[in-house]
Amino acid sequence: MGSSSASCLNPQIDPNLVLKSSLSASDVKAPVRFPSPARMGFEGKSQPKIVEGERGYVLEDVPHLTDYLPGLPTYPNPLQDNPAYSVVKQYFVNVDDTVAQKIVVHKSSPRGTHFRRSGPRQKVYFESDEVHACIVTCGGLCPGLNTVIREIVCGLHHMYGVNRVLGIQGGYKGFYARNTINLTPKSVNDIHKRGGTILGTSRGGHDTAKIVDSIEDRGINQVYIIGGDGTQKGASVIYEEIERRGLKVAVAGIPKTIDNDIAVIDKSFGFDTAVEEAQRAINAAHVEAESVENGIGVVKLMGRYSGFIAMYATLASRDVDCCLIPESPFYLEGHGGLFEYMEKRLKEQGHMVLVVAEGAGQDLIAESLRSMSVEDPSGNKLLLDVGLWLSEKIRCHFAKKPKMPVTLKYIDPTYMIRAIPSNASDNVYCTLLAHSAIHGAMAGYTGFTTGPVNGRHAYIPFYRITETQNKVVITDRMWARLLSSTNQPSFLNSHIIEESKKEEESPPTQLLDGENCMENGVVDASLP
Ligand SMILES: Nc1ncnc2c1ncn2[C@@H]1O[C@H](COP(=O)(O)OP(=O)(O)OP(=O)(O)O)[C@@H](O)[C@H]1O
Ligand SMILES: O=P(O)(O)OC[C@H]1O[C@](O)(CO)[C@@H](O)[C@@H]1O
Ligand SMILES: [Mg+2]
Repeated sequence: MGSSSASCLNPQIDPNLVLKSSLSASDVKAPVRFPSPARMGFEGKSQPKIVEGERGYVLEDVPHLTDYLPGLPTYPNPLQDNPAYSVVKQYFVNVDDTVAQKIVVHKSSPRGTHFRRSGPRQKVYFESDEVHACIVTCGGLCPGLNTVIREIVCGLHHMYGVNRVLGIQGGYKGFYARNTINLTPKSVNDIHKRGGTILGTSRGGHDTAKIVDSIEDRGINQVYIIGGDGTQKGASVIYEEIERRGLKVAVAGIPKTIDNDIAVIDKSFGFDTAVEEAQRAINAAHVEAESVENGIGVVKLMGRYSGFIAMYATLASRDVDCCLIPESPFYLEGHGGLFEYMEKRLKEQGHMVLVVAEGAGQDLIAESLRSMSVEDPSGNKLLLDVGLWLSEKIRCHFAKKPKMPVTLKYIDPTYMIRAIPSNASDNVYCTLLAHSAIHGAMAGYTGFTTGPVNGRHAYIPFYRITETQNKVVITDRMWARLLSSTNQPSFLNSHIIEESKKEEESPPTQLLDGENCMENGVVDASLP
């Protein structure tokens, strides 16, 4: 049944690329692994796997089991005999397919960075009854976690005939400190209708050696890790330890962040659901505000370092008069400040709604309260409550203006938003993510995160996901759209605009509908 792959040709080269390449020999130069400037500060030890081609083509490839276990046997993909898939034309992804990171280019632009396209391969590196998979969820909750768990279990079973899937309870520390549960298509059948994660989650407690010991002891050979930037950093060091020990274990990350702060991918699952649910809170704030004279509704939304939920919820609602996000500094008093704008708005329409992302204005709060030094068990800064602080500041300001008495209602729906099940579009998205991860692991890829890049799902090396955070670009068109939709002040002076432009060397995601193009002749700074 098994056929020997020729991966021993060169352990550093993806066997598929070498054996089945449709790129001409001149297209593909010898793959190399070396540190790029983008990896400076990255804790991991393994090197990027870069393949260079003609006209500035660069493939930032993901590791493969045969990189360190040459000569692993391959097997025909069982999907070719699956009645649902065998009729699909071109169901198997061409092994050379890659996805471009930048799709707006100029005539003379280099071809730029690409990622390996995700999807089923003709050959797999695991037999069905050999697979012993596990799933773990880490970090904060997010709508869609249960859908991803369900789809990994059902996808492994229905597409690849895998029957052994273990749920690790309570996040990373669950590998060595908690129980596990067997997951079957039957046991996960309805879980997508529930919020949260049936496996539980946690912050902190990442002990790499103990986690890999547990993987080894239990005979697990596929590890599916669902979580945010911290989780993906943890997944990266797990992969490195597995490689160091020479284990045939595929590590696949599925990016989770309600804040949409994960770089490279178009957007994260649960984000659409969060924006939709935020509408209910904004609507309530609007109803309250317009029912009284000089009513003010303040809504706090999630977004520790990235204000995407606040920005999209504001744009979608049209009831919001001002949106404050971490990326855009603001000030309260004086000309061009928030209070001046609020007074004007109240005079014009008699009420107003303000949306504030949780990470906004932290510098201002720290000035007037205590310094920000408290951290959660994962090392994330615990933020001060900007909603309460801002509401109090607004009340105090208008108390000094007896001719303008205001009524303020503060709504904090953050945990209510995070705890709901995912909506229809996120559910479909979760299925694609789960399937991409499964196909990648079965095909022997490892040390990767999967997600859509310009609408096409791809396998992305961990370091690309963890080295930067996705943020709202305040010099991009989307933020300009918001400013012109709310008519709020930009609170920006020319110095801040220049600084912001300088900081934004990496391209925004497609979600931003922004300047995702490559300047003439300018190659991505992260490439060697
Ligand atoms: N640099 C790191 N190396 C190894 N493990 C890490 C690292 N950073 C975080 N982790 C682990 O990853 C897990 C989740 O991290 P964290 O609490 O920061 O959530 P997250 O994945 O970033 O999700 P969220 O978007 O909810 O913040 C924790 O168990 C934490 O110990
Ligand atoms: O209170 P917890 O569970 O630590 O999570 C809060 C954080 O999680 C996030 O939702 C990210 O998952 C942030 O927006 C928020 O600050
Ligand atoms: Mg995080």
